[in-house]
Amino acid sequence: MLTVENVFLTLGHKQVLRGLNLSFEKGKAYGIIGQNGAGKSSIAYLLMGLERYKPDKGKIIFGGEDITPLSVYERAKRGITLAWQEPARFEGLSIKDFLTLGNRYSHEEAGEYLKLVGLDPERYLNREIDDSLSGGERKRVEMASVLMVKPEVVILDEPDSGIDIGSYEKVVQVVDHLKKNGSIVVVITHNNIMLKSMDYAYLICNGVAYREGAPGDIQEFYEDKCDSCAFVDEGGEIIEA
Ligand SMILES: Nc1ncnc2c1ncn2[C@@H]1O[C@H](COP(=O)(O)OP(=O)(O)OP(=O)(O)O)[C@@H](O)[C@H]1O
Repeated sequence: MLTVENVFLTLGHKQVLRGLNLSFEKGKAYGIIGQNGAGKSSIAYLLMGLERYKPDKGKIIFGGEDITPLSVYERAKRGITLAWQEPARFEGLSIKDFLTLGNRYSHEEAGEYLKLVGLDPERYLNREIDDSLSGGERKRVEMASVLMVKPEVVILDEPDSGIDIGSYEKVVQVVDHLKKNGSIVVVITHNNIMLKSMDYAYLICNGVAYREGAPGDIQEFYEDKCDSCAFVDEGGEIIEA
């Protein structure tokens, strides 16, 4: 179980999170939606423990332990991982070396994981990680590496962006695979199909979980009320009356 308890977070002069409460259980997938600037990516960095994203107030509890003061490294050791937008850090490595770096997998097994994310191992195992890979291909390589870690908690920040419509299904399959392994999966998404495949959803507005519940209900509320919300500007700021 992972919980965010009454978290307040300030970045620069802006109070980005204002009493945020979230709760995640093992083996379940959670969708996080909200308008631009609502605080979704900040939640991802807060869970990961990035230095600038330490709360002013409130706690993050994981498996009964207060992990609020722990660094990214210490959280990573506990199995909390974020699928970064791109595996740019490993520029220059082949995909097969990137995927087997620091773990016990063979290149053949790495190929099996590539298949799971929809990349043909014959074509991709020996490719270099460089600019010749498209954004969507990089994202899939990153997803394969996340699957191979068998994380306790995985945060996917817009896994559907840069991926064509026919491939959403692949991302959904990856999420299902992670759930079967018992991971907590947190997916930040703007995509209806992705959201509806989740077990539970949170709607973030102006740094709080404004609504939560069944993804279909949250999606409906979002489409009805948020697209034309008179109280929030394009940057997610509440417009004072
Ligand atoms: N370092 C910073 N200093 C000041 N404000 C910041 C800083 N970083 C982020 N913000 C603001 O915090 C708010 C939340 O940002 P965040 O990136 O979490 O939103 P988001 O919901 O992920 O948005 P998007 O959907 O556009 O990616 C935004 O208004 C953003 O401008």
